[in-house]
Amino acid sequence: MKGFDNTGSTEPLQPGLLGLIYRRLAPVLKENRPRVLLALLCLIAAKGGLLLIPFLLKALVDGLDAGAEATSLMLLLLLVVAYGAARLANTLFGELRDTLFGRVTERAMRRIGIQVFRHVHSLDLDFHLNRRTGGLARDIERGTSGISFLLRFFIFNIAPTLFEIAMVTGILLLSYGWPYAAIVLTSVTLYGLYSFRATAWRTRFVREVNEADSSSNTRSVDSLLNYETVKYFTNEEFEAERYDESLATWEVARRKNRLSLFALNGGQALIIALSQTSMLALAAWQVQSGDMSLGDFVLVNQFMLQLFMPLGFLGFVYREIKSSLANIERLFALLDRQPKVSDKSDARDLEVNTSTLSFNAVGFSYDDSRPILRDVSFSIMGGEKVAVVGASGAGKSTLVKLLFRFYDPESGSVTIDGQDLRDLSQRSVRRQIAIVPQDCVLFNDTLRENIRYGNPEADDDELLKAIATAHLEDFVARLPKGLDTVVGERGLKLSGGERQRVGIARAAIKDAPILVFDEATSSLDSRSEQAVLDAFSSMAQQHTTLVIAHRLSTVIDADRIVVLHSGKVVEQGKHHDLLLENGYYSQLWQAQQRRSEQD
Ligand SMILES: Nc1ncnc2c1ncn2[C@@H]1O[C@H](COP(=O)(O)OP(=O)(O)OP(=O)(O)O)[C@@H](O)[C@H]1O
Repeated sequence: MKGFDNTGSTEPLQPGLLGLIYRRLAPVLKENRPRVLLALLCLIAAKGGLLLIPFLLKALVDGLDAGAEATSLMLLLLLVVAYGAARLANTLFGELRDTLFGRVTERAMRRIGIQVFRHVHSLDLDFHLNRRTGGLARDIERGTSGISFLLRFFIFNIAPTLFEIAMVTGILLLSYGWPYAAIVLTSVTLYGLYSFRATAWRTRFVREVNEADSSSNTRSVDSLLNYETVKYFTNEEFEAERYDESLATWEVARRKNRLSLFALNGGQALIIALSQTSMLALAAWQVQSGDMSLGDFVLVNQFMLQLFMPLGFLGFVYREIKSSLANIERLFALLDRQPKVSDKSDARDLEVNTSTLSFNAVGFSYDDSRPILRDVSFSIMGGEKVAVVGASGAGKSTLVKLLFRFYDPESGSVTIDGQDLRDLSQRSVRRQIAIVPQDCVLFNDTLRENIRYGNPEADDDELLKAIATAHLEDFVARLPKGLDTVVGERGLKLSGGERQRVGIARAAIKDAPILVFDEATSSLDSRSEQAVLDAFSSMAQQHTTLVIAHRLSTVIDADRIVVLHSGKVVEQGKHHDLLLENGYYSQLWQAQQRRSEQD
């Protein structure tokens, strides 16, 4: 089959990959055993029909050649009908086989799809910060289609075609002697060797196309995700040029790939033509010398045609399987990737008592080993509200990431009610903490669904209560579509203050004993800021609350203020006491006061 292109990646294959694939797919095949068996029966029936065709044709031609006296009309008619039936059986059983097996392939794709989705969600924050969404999506898509291809073609193409080659060689050997069998075997071997070598040579062109394809996709997705930034800086043209650059690389890679495909297909066609010509020449000579009937000539020709059709296809399938395997390998490498933070095998569920939160001599750095937190110790007793303040980059948000166990501390520990987070299941910890993040990103869905995301099982009463807590009633009442208003991509149709209050409602509906509030008040005007703070205060009552404060004036009522400077706790205490100390906090306070007076 000519003209098929191969767009999968063809990196070197690891030994044992087939075994690995089998192990992952075996449950799907087992689960659908009757279907798989039925499909195999259809395959045998289809091939049986196909093998009959040359014999029927031979009988027909010989019958016609012998003339009306030697062959009855009835027999000829029967042969024609049988020929038609054999053709029909071949096509019909082939279709039936595909239809039956389609369900198995789809089930396998679904199973792998959900497995990958779950796995990607289980990976650590670093993976997600580093990933290129567009490229990752392409890898997943290629991997799952690779699995579908492999299932269909390995079972229904490679194995049956090899079987067919053996059958035809045997028939020709027994009926017409070794020269025919030798031609078939030589051409099949040549064809196989050539396809193998040429495919290996083409690998790098295919890889170039894939890399260019992934990188142009990454670029376009990245650019569209940052739509606003592009607009702010009027960089549409710059973005288009960069995208076009990667498309140009893709275009060149595709051209090289196509030329190499031409070389491959051309070589294959040459081998097929040579063997078919020599086979027919031999048969024609034997007919001339009276060693063969006309029917035999037709039979040999028909077998050759039938044999080279799947053989041409085998070349394509071989290339595709090779690239599918490489794509699947990439997908499995993703599946095998271990999250940097994972539950211990004997992880317990968090048992909440007073919900006291403690950072105990915590030391931490990200991958670049720059120390971010140094010997940080402080506690928040059940029901207390503690604020963490400090200059930008001091490590405040890093504390929250440790609390959610996106990372583990390098030294020291984080505990809730005396239980080290490292000994607990991540899920049980995260269920007990509600967060209002600094930049509250919403799904492009209705306001109702966005709030309910905090607790998808919440009923309407709980929803209304959360809306009241977040002081969102007036806002919702003013919207023509109320709670059914769609908030736009990442919630950008709402103002910053409204988004934060939706974040508060979402956290409120979660109803967790520990509350984290990463203030975004610096980006809000004073009215929105007050609305957000009021909403937050109504929720914070009776919760253990950690506030990451950017504006000191918003946390003067905190039970304690922890002052971070370059990753170290330099002071902690109540607002007034800290001012009296006249230290770093007092300097920060005065600087902010001066700034707001100037404003
Ligand atoms: N994933 C990461 N990998 C490497 N470095 C990081 C990562 N996340 C944060 N950092 C670095 O860690 C330091 C502390 O960051 P953090 O976000 O905790 O500061 P912050 O006090 O919350 O700042 P801000 O008030 O500006 O939000 C910064 O210098 C930042 O560049």
